[in-house]
Amino acid sequence: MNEYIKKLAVLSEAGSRVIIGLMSGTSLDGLDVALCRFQGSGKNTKTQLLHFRTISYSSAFKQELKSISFKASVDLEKVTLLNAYVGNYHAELILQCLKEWAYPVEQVDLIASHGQTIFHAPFSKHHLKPYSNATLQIGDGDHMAVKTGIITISDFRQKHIAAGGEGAPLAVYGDYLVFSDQQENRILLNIGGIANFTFLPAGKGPEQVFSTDVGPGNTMMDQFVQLHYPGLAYDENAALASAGHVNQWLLEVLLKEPFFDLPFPKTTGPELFNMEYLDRAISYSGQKSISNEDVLATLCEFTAEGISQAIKRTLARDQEFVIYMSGGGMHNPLLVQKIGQKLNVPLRDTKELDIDPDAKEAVLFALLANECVTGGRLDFGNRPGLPSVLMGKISLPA
Ligand SMILES: Nc1ncnc2c1ncn2[C@@H]1O[C@H](COP(=O)(O)OP(=O)(O)OP(=O)(O)O)[C@@H](O)[C@H]1O
Ligand SMILES: CC(=O)N[C@H]1[C@@H]2OC[C@@H](O2)[C@@H](O)[C@@H]1O[C@H](C)C(=O)O
Repeated sequence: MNEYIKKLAVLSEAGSRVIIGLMSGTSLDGLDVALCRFQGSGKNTKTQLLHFRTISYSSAFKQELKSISFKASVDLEKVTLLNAYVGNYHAELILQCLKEWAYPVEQVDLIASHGQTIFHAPFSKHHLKPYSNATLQIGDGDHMAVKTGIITISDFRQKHIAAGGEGAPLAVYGDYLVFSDQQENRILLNIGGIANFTFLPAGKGPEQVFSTDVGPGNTMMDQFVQLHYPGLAYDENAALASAGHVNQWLLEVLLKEPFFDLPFPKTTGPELFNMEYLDRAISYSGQKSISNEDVLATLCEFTAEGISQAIKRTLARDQEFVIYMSGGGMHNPLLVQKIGQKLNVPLRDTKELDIDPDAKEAVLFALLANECVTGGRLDFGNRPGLPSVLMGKISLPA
């Protein structure tokens, strides 16, 4: 028997597993590396975050990724080269982290790698028959397994699509295990490039929970800052947006996108919410001489409105709930203030539930790998977009 198949079999029944979760999102800003220990599986999972680090990408590397991301036409040679390169590079970053943490490589059981999304194509966006939902993450798992000697589970989104989902968001598959509660209705709001949330009504089983993308998180604001303020990656502490005023005409046009009316669960990405989208909205609204600060203030309002409307739509009238945030957008004070005002609730973050909010998505992929090897399938019921599947492809080091 292949020694690694044997190892997997033993691992699946072991008392605990050490798994490195990796996430690098649509902001293309860096790689989140979370070293986790899991005991059990399914609702009996105990999750412990041992170490966490975000490693920023160099601006040259960001540019390379940007050149092949979220556009219908890109350099296919570059895509091919980067698929192998990203796998190798992420493996190097793992080895670097383990060295820093003085954690022996041999004691890591699995790598759970999200990869880098370069295009996300739900049918609701492309409408191209006979094609269905599709998504593409690069950073091949075989390269990671061979370079690190660690069994690697990757490419989680394909199984979700194969079984009827849109490939995202996958958050509910982890959030339900870690964060659901008997007493409290919880919304787990992640504000990354794209914002999504998981709805966990108190005391309800998997057939009552879901997660959905809601629209832009930081992506529109980030793209605008990168285009108009060379050298800046984002509007730090919303300094620029705070100096501007919301333009109601532009806001109205921005909110007219049909994506906002689609039923949950749904997904989107920078393929839709990008600078062409903004340019079109500016043009339709007739606000061509709007200042950069006013555009940013309006984009911040637009983002907060998209998130708040989606959450309001989910909850029954007067239903009490608590929001726990994660993702880089929770560090944007203006955005958070606007969401809090619109929903009239205090915003907490997942630290209060013992998970570092910046690490949450990397921990999610480690959890998915734990489920993949232990076989702890959840039954989400017969609901469109939420297949009851275990996800991930297994790459062996030899
Ligand atoms: N101090 C801050 N002020 C304003 N914005 C901030 C601050 N810190 C982080 N951000 C925002 O968070 C972004 C990074 O978010 P994050 O790393 O969660 O994105 P991501 O991993 O690409 O997300 P996803 O995978 O969910 O798309 C930054 O680009 C910026 O917009
Ligand atoms: C295709 C893709 O990479 N989607 C990401 C992205 O980042 C946020 C949002 O858009 C979400 O749908 C998803 O990631 C999280 C981790 C998810 O699947 O739950």
